[in-house]
Amino acid sequence: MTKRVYEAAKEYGVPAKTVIKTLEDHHIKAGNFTGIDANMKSILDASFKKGAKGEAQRGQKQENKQTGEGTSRKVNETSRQNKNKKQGNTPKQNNQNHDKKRQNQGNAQNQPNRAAKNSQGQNQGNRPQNSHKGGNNAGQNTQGQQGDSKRTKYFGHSQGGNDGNNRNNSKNKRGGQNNRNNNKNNGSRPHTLLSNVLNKGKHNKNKRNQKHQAPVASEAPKKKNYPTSVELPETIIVKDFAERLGRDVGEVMKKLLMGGIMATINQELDFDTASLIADEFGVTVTKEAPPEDPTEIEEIIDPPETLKTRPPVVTIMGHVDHGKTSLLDAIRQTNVTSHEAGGITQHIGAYQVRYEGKKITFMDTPGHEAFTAMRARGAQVTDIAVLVVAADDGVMPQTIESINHAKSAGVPIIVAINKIDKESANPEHVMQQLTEYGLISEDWGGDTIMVPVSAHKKIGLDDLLENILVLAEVQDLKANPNRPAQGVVIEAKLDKGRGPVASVLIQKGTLRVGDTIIVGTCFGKVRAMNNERGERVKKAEPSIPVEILGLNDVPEAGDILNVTDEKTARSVAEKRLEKKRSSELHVNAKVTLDDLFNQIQQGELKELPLIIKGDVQGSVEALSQSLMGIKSDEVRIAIVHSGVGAINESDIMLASASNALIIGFNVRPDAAARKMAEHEKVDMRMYRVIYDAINDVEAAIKGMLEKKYEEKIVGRAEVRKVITTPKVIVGGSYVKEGKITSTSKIRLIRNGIVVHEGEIDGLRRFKDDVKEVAAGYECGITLEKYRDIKEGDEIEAYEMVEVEPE
Ligand SMILES: Nc1nc2c(ncn2[C@@H]2O[C@H](COP(=O)(O)OP(=O)(O)OP(=O)(O)O)[C@@H](O)[C@H]2O)c(=O)[nH]1
Repeated sequence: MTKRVYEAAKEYGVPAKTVIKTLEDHHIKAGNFTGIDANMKSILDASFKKGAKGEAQRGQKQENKQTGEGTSRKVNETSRQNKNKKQGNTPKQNNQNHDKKRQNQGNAQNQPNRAAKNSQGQNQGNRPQNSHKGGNNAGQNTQGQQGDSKRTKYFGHSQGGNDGNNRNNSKNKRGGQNNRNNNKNNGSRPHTLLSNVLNKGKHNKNKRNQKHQAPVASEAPKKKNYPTSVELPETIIVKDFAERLGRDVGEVMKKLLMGGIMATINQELDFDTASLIADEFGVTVTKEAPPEDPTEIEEIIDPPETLKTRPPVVTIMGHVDHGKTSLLDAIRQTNVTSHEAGGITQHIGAYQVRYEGKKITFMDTPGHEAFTAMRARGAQVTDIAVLVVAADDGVMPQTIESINHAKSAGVPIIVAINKIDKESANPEHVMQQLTEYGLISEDWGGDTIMVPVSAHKKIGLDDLLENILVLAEVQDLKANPNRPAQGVVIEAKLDKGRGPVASVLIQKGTLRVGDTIIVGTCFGKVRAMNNERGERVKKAEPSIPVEILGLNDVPEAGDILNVTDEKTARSVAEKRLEKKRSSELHVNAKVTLDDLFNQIQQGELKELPLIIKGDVQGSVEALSQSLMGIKSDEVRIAIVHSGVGAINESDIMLASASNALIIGFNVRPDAAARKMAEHEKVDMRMYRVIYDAINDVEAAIKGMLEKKYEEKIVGRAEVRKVITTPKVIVGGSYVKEGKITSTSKIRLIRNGIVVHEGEIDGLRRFKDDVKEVAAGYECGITLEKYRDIKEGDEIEAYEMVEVEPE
């Protein structure tokens, strides 16, 4: 596909104007939407590709003279530098980045004071705090989470060219007006801070007037006085956009058409597209500050000097029966000293141990399910995942799930090879198996810490704890304890005697008895706090789990706790409730195959995460490889997890947390997964032919997915007894859901795997042929040309319904 100028500019990392200017220097006239031919490409490659800096810089310098874009370029460059840094930046490293940024910006020539001030605003915005809504750990820039991108979107910031650290910018939404504008100019769009400032100075002394410029055109129809700069929101419909530019809608639509965008008058344009079109009209654009969100609690920015080292928070994951609970118990028994263990240990969702004078917080619910469920709600508490693998059993399906869940959350893994006391233990084999999943032991030249342990014999526990502390130190986990507290609910319940009880892990600040708190949609005053030994405590610092009493209602796991004043707590909680009620109607937009193209077009989706489940390893591999082979300029396919077997709740949770689409090949979701997928609005697509799956994904990316028919499940029956007659095999079945009709198409499912797809041959109740059997009744089912029916099989009846075109 021929690239257009603005797309090429993005690729070269220079403003579109620079590209246009360079082409002009070669006597080629071009606009933002001009297609790049081979000749133009060779000129641009020579100018902007690596090793051809001279000309690019020359072009840039000329450009700077006219538009002052030099400043923006520097900002963008720094932004790229930051982006390129591993996501695992420590707050310290981040600060270094900010310093670098300051330096860069300080060096920018001819920078007016205002711009310089803005730059600082931006630096401030970059401090390593996370949005409370994000619920990320204090100072945890180490974990670029999917949840973040959702929030970034929520606040209405373009993600173009931003990632990692820069995401945090967008969260510091109350960092002041300058800060806001800067954040928004970070993307690789052809408008710049400096040019905006200059333009504003020239044309619009009063910034407020800009917002309402449209009437200018209508008031003076004869001599049109078009605005030269406007403020635009994150998205705007064509009609309003035209109004702000003071132009006819027709003119705007024409320009859009020239850019290859067929838009209707009410179509939404994203900021980048609107900027490009405005540019075509010679109008400079700045981004309008998003409206304050009444459901947000003001984010507190912690200066780096206030940050103190905090204990790591560890979650234990692994396959069923590999010894997660035993390991948690062994660690607790050995490291909670007897004088501390005054009371009986209580289950409050997490506990702390002390090792060599340092503390480690362990999440008390082992397994990746709780971890991912919390992440799906936007909260992440885990700093380190300990992956338990039984030395006698090796890597199993949930081991792989755990690895993928931790990786998807960006949480580093320590492997505990358990049960080494067993004779059949083969730790080397486990190490070997783990290499297939990218976990290579330090002993073998990799960077994954692997510790042989025995929970039973208490072997290797010291080694494990020591390594957790080492990894924590590398991560440089810090938080400011001297500020109003922020935390995450890890468990909550309604206690008969005590009322709502919530276990909270404090992430920043210190929570004290008497503090007024808001927790999700609940609020109250901390009446009392208990630690995991059931002892009353007066305060809780970062990484400390406490059980709190005093809330007006039971919050949900993953809800964020903030300390605030009573009035704010009450009103924000009310607003959140309202919002929750209305958003329950349309649960947050998840990626769906039908809407894929739209999301790609709107720049909301740069990566398409997929979860692939199949009946056998071979088909999973073939499907994964073929899907990875789909080429697209706009979107990169990433396989978050793949495995053999039915689609289960864990898959849905991971899909929800990582905004992934599930592709099933010859498998079906189990009942619980189906329910959860419905609730979480996760799109699952089932296929029997690999080619169809590839075709659909490819077509969806290109916006050509044909959706004429949709499958509708009409009922499900369970085969309870198989009756063999000389002629036929009858599945004596019980209809569990919906109804089974004699004309339904059916699928025969065994352990979540589709073993046959076809039609019903006969449907009987007692001796009579019947047309349909409803839920709650028994019936005899024979299948057309298929005899291999077994007890426990599920018969899923479906029909294909025509879908009305939208
Ligand atoms: N020999 C030996 N057995 C162990 C060890 N650790 C755990 N086991 C045994 O392995 C079995 C499973 O242990 P659990 O701790 O319940 O495993 P889990 O991973 O928590 O299991 P789920 O909670 O079901 O996922 C139990 O019978 C334990 O006694 C060990 O170090 N050595």
